[in-house]
Amino acid sequence: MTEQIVNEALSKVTYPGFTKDIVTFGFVKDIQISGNDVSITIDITSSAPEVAQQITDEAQAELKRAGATSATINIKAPQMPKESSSKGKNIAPQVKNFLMVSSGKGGVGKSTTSVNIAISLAKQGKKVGLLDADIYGPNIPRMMGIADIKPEVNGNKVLPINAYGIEVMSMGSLMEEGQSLIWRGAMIMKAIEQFLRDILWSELDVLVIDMPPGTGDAQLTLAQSVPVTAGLTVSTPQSVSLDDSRRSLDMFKKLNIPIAGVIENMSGFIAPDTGVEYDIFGKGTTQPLAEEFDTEIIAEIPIEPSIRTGGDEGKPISYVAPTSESAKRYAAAAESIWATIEKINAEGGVDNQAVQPTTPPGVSACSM
Ligand SMILES: Nc1ncnc2c1ncn2[C@@H]1O[C@H](COP(=O)(O)OP(=O)(O)OP(=O)(O)O)[C@@H](O)[C@H]1O
Repeated sequence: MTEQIVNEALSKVTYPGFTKDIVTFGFVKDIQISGNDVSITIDITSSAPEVAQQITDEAQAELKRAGATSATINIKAPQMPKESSSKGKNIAPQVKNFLMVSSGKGGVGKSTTSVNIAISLAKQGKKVGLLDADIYGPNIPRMMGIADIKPEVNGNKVLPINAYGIEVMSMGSLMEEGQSLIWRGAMIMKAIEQFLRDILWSELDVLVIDMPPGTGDAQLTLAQSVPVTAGLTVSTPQSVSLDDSRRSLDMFKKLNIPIAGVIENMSGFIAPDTGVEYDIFGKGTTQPLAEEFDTEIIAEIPIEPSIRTGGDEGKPISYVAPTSESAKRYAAAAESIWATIEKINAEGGVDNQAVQPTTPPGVSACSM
């Protein structure tokens, strides 16, 4: 065996969910050869045990096929956080991490992103919940194919609905179809609190929260009720959207929420017949904004007809077409988000003490 033979063998092992192999990704860190016995260290970004197992099995098979008598594979993976290291007020303590998905304005694909990121995280081995806190236009039930399902009520608690391997709750599942509510500030705050306190979420690794568009009472209430581990901004490349996105990123900063990145949605168009990617609104225009807030674009999601039909029909692309280009980009973004969450926890977690209301009980903030 030589290093070249080993590298050639390992370049046949693709990283689960991707088309690239582990050598091209640069995950192979150390190769030890003694005669025909090989020992390899592979450094991966996912903490999901099935990812490590699949790589180990395939690497061993390829090395043996290339002539190795024995192949030892040492996988180095980030540790799943056992408990969140976050501090401060938490009215849903069984949830270890909270990911706030936000956008400056409506219609940019925030719900679509929340659904596909939640599914991707679940496929990577995390226990995931998806809370549709977009009380003005709750469309997660339709996107998750559960529009006709009513949740089970247990005393004054409600059980989340299971779909595509994740726990889901939405105002849309609690209201009659076509019903609308006019939300006052106090009602929004109460609704957000109840979503966290009165929904029987399991012990979740992460709760993905699809926020209403903009930066208002719902965002502040969420940040005050639970320590939000990270925030994700969804943006489109048009400049108007960018101004709105700046507000969304600035809100994270003001609420002391670490930023997990920006997803540039409707970034180019992939022609379904040729697979060629076209630039429409100016792909990559979000980059300077990301840099301004010391973060990065963790995915450029193209306009793809199957993303829209998947949403309309309740068949999310990340679940029904996992090998599509968009599903792979959502998966890579989910890995990046999880790496950020682990880093935040390793560095001591977040603390929402600083954003708690400062007015004494019974005194309105307006009178201060
Ligand atoms: N990349 C994409 N390609 C094709 N269609 C998309 C894409 N992203 C979103 N859409 C479609 O655009 C519409 C708006 O998306 P979505 O509901 O996710 O936006 P939103 O930001 O959550 O909106 P709102 O703030 O109104 O809730 C939906 O019909 C969705 O299927």
